[in-house]
Amino acid sequence: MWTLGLKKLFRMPDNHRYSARVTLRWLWRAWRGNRRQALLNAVLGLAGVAVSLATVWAMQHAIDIASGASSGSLYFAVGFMAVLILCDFAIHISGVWIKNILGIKAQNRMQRQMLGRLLRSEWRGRERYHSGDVINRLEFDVNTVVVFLTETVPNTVSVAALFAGAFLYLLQMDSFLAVVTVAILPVFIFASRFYISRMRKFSRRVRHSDSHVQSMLQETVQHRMLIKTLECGRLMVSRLDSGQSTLRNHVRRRTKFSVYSNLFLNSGFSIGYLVAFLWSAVRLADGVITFGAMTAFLQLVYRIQSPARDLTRLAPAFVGVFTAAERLMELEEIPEEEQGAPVMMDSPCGVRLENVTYIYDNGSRKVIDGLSFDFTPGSCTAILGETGAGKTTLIRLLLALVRPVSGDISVYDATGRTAEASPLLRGNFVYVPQGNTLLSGTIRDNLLLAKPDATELEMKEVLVKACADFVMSLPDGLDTETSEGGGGLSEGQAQRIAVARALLRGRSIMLFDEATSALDAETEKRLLKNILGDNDKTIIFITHRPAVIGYCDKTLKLGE
Ligand SMILES: Nc1ncnc2c1ncn2[C@@H]1O[C@H](COP(=O)(O)OP(=O)(O)OP(=O)(O)O)[C@@H](O)[C@H]1O
Repeated sequence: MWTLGLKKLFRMPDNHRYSARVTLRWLWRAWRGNRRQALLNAVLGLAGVAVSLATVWAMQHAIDIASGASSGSLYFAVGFMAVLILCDFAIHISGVWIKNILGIKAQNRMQRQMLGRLLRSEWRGRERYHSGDVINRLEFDVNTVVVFLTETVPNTVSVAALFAGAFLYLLQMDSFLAVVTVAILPVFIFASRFYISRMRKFSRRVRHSDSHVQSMLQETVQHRMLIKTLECGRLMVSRLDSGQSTLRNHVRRRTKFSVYSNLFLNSGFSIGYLVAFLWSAVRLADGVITFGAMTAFLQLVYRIQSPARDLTRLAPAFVGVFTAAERLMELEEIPEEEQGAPVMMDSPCGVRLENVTYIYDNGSRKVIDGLSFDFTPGSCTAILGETGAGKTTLIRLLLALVRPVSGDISVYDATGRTAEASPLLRGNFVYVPQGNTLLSGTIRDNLLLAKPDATELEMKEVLVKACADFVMSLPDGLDTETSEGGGGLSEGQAQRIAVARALLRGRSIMLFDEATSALDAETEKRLLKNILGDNDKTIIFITHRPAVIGYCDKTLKLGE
């Protein structure tokens, strides 16, 4: 029943991908991970409500004693008020602590979960979302969801409790006044459907343009050297300006709508307050109520109206969280890869392709068409082919990053064990992709990615084998810092460290995609000799270099 009400309230325009029920279920699951913080906030909020209502009573009591309307100790009454003020301080400080310390923890946790999910998802050949957009979602949408679950929801509970408490208190003092104070609410509830559906549209547009701006910023910073050499800095800045101007436009329209809605609502509340003031002033003048009661009236009217106003202020947060949740759900839409314990074959092992065909999701061309080939255990194969012939695609198939449309790929070892290529078999491979693939950090950090428990000696050995012993003569040796993309090293140096990293991982099947392209002939020769010295490895090179082909015992020519 209540979900039906919410569904109506949050009815989505046609362009929304998820129904309210699906989004609420997703938020409910996310809430379970943040329960502790949400409950603490709710308890604090309710304690705040109790203190607030007790303060109204204490003040009325103190004024009535001072004006002689009732008897008792004025000092005691004021002392009680002081205790309540101290309680209010304590609640406020605890709230700030929970918000900042537990808040960042909850946000970090959700970010970790989302990133882990992204890393476990299937690779679809082409990334569906720009990396800037993904980062924007992981940062801002995660924050919106966590703040909503841990702060907005508990706040709503305490604000609603304050509203109900103050309303009941006023109702038993003066029912007419209580009703006048909330007269605007039915209008508000009626208008809220229209408000929410409009705000959702604005909100989605703002978040979309914000992601677009972040993607542009990230790409420009990442490729600033290229931009400098193309001398297109001004063009990039003007493109950014155009993206930002769209964002500003959407923000302006959302703000205009929000300001007008608030104006409408606040006028209603203000009229309610004026009527309440006039009503209680007339009754005070007629001697029907005491001065203390009038003060209590006005305080209660304020305490009813301020939560009602807060609830309206929380409305954009409710709208915003739906947009944020949708954007995170989109990231989770990409199916997860097969999960489980890695399946390790005995070394050396081979890979057999039988009549394999592959077409990318978004294409119609058979990039690999009925290919059969056996990369036998301990062999060394050179994969050749013109550019675009499907060499990298074949590597992706071997690594089970993509699945064949038809045909079989299986990994087998000398004991006769065979298994269909899958993410669980990826542990039998080591892959050196094209280009510079070092991450920021030190050379040691990069090597440890392949084997976290590698010893200093093991690292030095693979560096020698990969002809990267120049590392030892650098002033900081293994602790030399590399910036993003191996900055600070030459292409050839970075390439050799990447090969060393692959050797350190030491798996049965080694895939090298143009991994020696930046090396001089002499270094390449030494490197190949070292790599091929290992007889229990199955080696696959993608290459155009005659030297490499000369060292291989088989060739596979694609695109013929
Ligand atoms: N992610 C993708 N989505 C759709 N098509 C793709 C994708 N990656 C590659 N292709 C297409 O598949 C074909 C083979 O690409 P692939 O990268 O495997 O070629 P390649 O032989 O490695 O080329 P090169 O020698 O230039 O690196 C190309 O026509 C390319 O346009």
